Amino acid sequence: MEIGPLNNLGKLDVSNNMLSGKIPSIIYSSLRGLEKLDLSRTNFSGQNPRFLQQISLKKLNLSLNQFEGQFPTEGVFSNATAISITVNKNLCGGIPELKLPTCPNTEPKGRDKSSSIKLMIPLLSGLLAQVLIMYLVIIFRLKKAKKESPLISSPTWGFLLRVTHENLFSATNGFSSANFIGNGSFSSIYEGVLDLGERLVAVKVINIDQRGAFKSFMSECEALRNIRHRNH
Ligand SMILES: Nc1ncnc2c1ncn2[C@@H]1O[C@H](COP(=O)(O)OP(=O)(O)OP(=O)(O)O)[C@@H](O)[C@H]1O
Repeated sequence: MEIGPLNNLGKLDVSNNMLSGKIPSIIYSSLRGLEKLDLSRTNFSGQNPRFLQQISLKKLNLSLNQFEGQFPTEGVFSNATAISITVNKNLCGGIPELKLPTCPNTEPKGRDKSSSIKLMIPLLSGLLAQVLIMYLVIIFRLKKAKKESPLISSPTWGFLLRVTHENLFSATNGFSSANFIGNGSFSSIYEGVLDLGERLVAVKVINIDQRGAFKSFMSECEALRNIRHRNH
């Protein structure tokens, strides 16, 4: 059967007919002006054709047919009062007002999503706990190191002596041979007196031109950080 374009046809009622198969696409191609479509009790089957979303339908009766699968949600399908779908086997999805069951093919997707979220929560909280523990350990170690630092908190070593070259020069009588104590690999040691005779010190003059002198000086500073010497 062939039907030409019937764009002005507003209402089509083919209910109570023994039609079968899928809804013919002719409705979309030739009946674009259709507002009311009654396909009830016609024995149509298959998936609901999505093209019915595209035409300006205001009423759609699909009751008592054999439709199945995912129900569309747009166009006339977005209005629960405009459609009738009673007694159709295995319809699912659609707008929530229709209270159709969730479609089985979309369910695993949702389940996957929610189960991956459920997996993420303990993972993230574990990570957060680890970061927190590491942070606390670092803070604890820093505090401990600060306490153990002899230069800062020791009661007998609670200061750093600030002296100028001039102070040392006069303390050692201009680095005189009379004050000379001895030589090391990279330095010469002089005895000196600071603070108007109150403090006896050993002054180490490093020969920075000598190769390795700076490295030796740095490792000596490092060692001095950890030991105490009555002359230092
Ligand atoms: N604080 C000090 N009080 C008294 N004498 C010191 C003091 N420091 C060094 N001396 C004397 O100066 C000498 C040279 O010391 P220095 O520290 O320059 O070299 P070293 O450590 O003995 O040798 P190297 O530089 O090869 O390691 C020492 O042998 C020591 O006799």
